[in-house]
Amino acid sequence: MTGSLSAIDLSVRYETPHGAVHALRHVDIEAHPGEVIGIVGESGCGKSTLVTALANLLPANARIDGSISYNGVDLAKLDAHHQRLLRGDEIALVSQDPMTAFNPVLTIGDQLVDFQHHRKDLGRAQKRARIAAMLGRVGIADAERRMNSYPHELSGGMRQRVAIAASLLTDPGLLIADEPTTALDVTMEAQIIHLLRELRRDYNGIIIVVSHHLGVIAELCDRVYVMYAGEVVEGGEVDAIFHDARHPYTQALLACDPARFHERLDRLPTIPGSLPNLTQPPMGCVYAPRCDRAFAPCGSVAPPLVKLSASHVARCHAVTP
Ligand SMILES: Nc1ncnc2c1ncn2[C@@H]1O[C@H](COP(=O)(O)OP(=O)(O)OP(=O)(O)O)[C@@H](O)[C@H]1O
Repeated sequence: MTGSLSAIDLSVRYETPHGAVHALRHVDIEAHPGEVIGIVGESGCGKSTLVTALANLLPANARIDGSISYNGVDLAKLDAHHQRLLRGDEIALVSQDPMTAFNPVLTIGDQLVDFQHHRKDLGRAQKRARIAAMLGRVGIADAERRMNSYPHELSGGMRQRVAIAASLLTDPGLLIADEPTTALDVTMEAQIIHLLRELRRDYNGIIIVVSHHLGVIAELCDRVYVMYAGEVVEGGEVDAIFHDARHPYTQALLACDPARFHERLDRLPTIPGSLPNLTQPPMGCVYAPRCDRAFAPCGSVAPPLVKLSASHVARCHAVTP
């Protein structure tokens, strides 16, 4: 089954002994079958919170407001049983550290058989044949032998390939890859990006890729949401974001991206300042304290979402349509 996904006015706060952390505030996003969506922003801006909410896997101290719907169904209105079914079979999350996806004491083959529990029509031998084919598809050579390996016997890059294979075996309509290349070296990163590009060709569900690396987003995605301090500050087609960024934060991120520099720099430029304290988010624009274009209303009035084209939006007082 494939369907569209939307989050409307989605806010998430984490209750902690030091007060509530407002990790996500009034976020609207949408994704349609066949699209690859990128979520980008610096560490702590709420990327993982957003995708964990979409996958319905938030921790117990999280409180959620707003709505998420998938294939026309409001996830909050599903009972626990159906939420679990959706999470396991329809929505798959590939995490930054693929080791966490596997049980260290079971072979890869045995675990991948379990990932197909929804395929009641298949016997064990058929499931193993499907695994071998899927491992081949994600570029694991000698798949039959690899099925007898334990997770620690595989390299980081191979584990990430197996994690992607495991997710695809569940036939998900929504595949979320949360920083899929962060734990890998540059060569492995390039290979996993190549693999995801190949997969997108014959996958007709939605892929969401989270990264703080603009190069990864540019290579893979159709549309991008740029996040800052729990908000989506700009969104649009990948070309609009990379060639006509309008929000000062997006412009600063692009200016800091090492991939744009052809020479090796001893010190990368950084955006001066730091993220605001999310237990007390600023009253006005969240980026105002770091913004070199801030003027009178920015410190006190939350900016509107300015529509720049059918799909390009930016949340900024200084941006005009
Ligand atoms: N379980 C939790 N309890 C309390 N605060 C949390 C919890 N999980 C995340 N946070 C806080 O929520 C904010 C957003 O975190 P989140 O992990 O979503 O950001 P991120 O952009 O994915 O960061 P990174 O790139 O470092 O993974 C941060 O301030 C973080 O410290």
